Parts: sequence; structure tokens; C-alpha cells
Amino acid sequence: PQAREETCWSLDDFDVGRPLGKGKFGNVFISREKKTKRIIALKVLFKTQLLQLGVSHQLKREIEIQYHLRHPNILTLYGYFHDDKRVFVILDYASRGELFNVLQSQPGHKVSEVIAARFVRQLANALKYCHSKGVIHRDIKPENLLLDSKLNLKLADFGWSVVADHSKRHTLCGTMDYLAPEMVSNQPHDFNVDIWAIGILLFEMLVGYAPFANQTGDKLIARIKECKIYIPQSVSDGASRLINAIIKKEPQERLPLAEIMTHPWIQDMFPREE
Ligand SMILES: COc1ccc(C(=O)Nc2ccccc2)cc1NC(=O)CCSc1ncnc(N)c1Br
Repeated sequence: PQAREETCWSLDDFDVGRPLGKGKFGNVFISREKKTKRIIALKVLFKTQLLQLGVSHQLKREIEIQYHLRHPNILTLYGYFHDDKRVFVILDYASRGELFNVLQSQPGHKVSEVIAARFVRQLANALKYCHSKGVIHRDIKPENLLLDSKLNLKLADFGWSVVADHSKRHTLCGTMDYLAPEMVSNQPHDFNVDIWAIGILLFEMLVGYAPFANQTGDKLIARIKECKIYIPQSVSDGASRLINAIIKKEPQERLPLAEIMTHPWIQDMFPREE
């Protein structure tokens, strides 16, 4: 990765604005870097809570990983700093916020096939990059996907799920709708869990709810293990074929990222491009 200037940041370098999101470890504020006037998102994490929840090492590891990931569809982590009580993470500001809220604001909580294909291709692109660096995301869900002003998807790792917001799904540890069978059976999992999540996301964007939604606890786990989904007629044949090619119980049977990106349905949605 290209070397990055080792700037030593402090809170004095920023004008902090309104909160953008509420997290379990602290909040995120829209902010402006004073010298360059650049707008960024400043995530504030409280050291006491990080220590209490024993996630300090996880944050360090994650910052290490994110610091070296640079991709147009991954939320950039520009740097971090801390004071005696808090850790501050300097992030890209995604002006259109969470895909989750965009979906919630649409009629039927779904988007057109053109938009869904755009997001699937961008997410597959981001994951191809992550996997090439040996990074498995493991937490792909609309709450963790942000959108910039040009409707480009930005994969953002929230570390841990945000506190169950009323507009969010009603599960405490963040929705389980996106967990692959091998994860709910607590088996060793690999990058194929991210592929599975692309299939769940595509289903949810075209249907308006996740394939195993409205189930809870053990019933949900049983449904995920059973791996049977019902795709409504309203979904086109091409999209249905892609969803069925991804939602496979056997991890290695799932369509590889390269074939998702070149799938006929995806290609059809980008007619004019080369
Ligand atoms: C690369 O993005 C991250 C990297 C790391 C972590 C993190 O907290 N890790 C972590 C925290 C505790 C323990 C272990 C890991 C979080 C993020 N990202 C975020 O939190 C997203 C902040 S919300 C937001 N951001 C920009 N524009 C908007 N419109 C919004 Br809304």
C-alpha cells in the first residue's frame, strides 16, 4: 500500500458537528478538519467501555487492517488518535448514510433491479479486494453498508453492531438474518460467509425483507440451516437465478465473487458499459 504520511492528529484539528450514528462504544460525529476544511466522520469510542467489553485488541487489529485497505467501495479509515478517556477514529463521511435507512425509506423497502445490481457489483468488488488481502468481513448487512453522494456503496465495518435502535431490527446483537449456516452452526467459516451475505442482501433489496426475516432465535437458526428460501414472482428470473446460485448451504458451492460480477443478470443491468 502506498505509504501514508504519519500525521499525528488531535481533537484540536477538527470542528465537531452533529452526531451521525449511535454506537455501543460511542458515537460518530460529522466533523471538519480545520486546515483542509474536509468533511469527515469522527468516531468517538470510550476507553472504559472498550476495556469493559474487552474489545481494545479487536479495535487495534481492525484499525491496523482498515488502515491498509484502500478501495473506492470501502469506507476509508484515515487515521486515529486518543486522549486519556477516548479513542477517535477518522473516517470517510458517506453523505447518504446507511443503506439500511435508504431501504427503509423506499416504498416496500426495496429498490429497482438496476440499483440492486449496482450495489451487488460494488459490494462484490469491495469483497474481492478484502479477500485478496486475506480479510473476511463477516458482518455484511445493510446497517454496515454506507452510501456516498454519488450513490457509491462503502463497506464500513462497525466493529460491533450498533445499539438496537428502534428503527433497526429488534435483535440485540444486530440482526442474525445475514449469518451463513456454518456460522450459526458455529463451524469454521471462511470468506464464503461474505458471499452468502451478498445473496441475502440481493434478496432483501429486491423483495423488501430478508429471506429468513420474521423468524427469531432457534426457528431462525433452523431456517438458515435448512437453507430453503422462497423468492416471490415479482423478482425477475435472472435475479432469482443469481440469488439461488449464491444461497447454497455448502460454502464452496456458492458462486465465486468473479462469477457474481460477470453474471448475465448483472451484465444485463449495465447494458451500455464496455
Ligand atoms: C472503516 O469504518 C470503520 C472502521 C472501524 C470501526 C469500529 O468502530 N471498529 C471497532 C470498534 C470497537 C471495537 C472493535 C472495532 C467503525 C468503522 N465505521 C463506522 O463506524 C461507520 C461510522 S457511521 C458513518 N460513517 C461515515 N459516514 C456516515 N454517514 C456514517 Br452514519
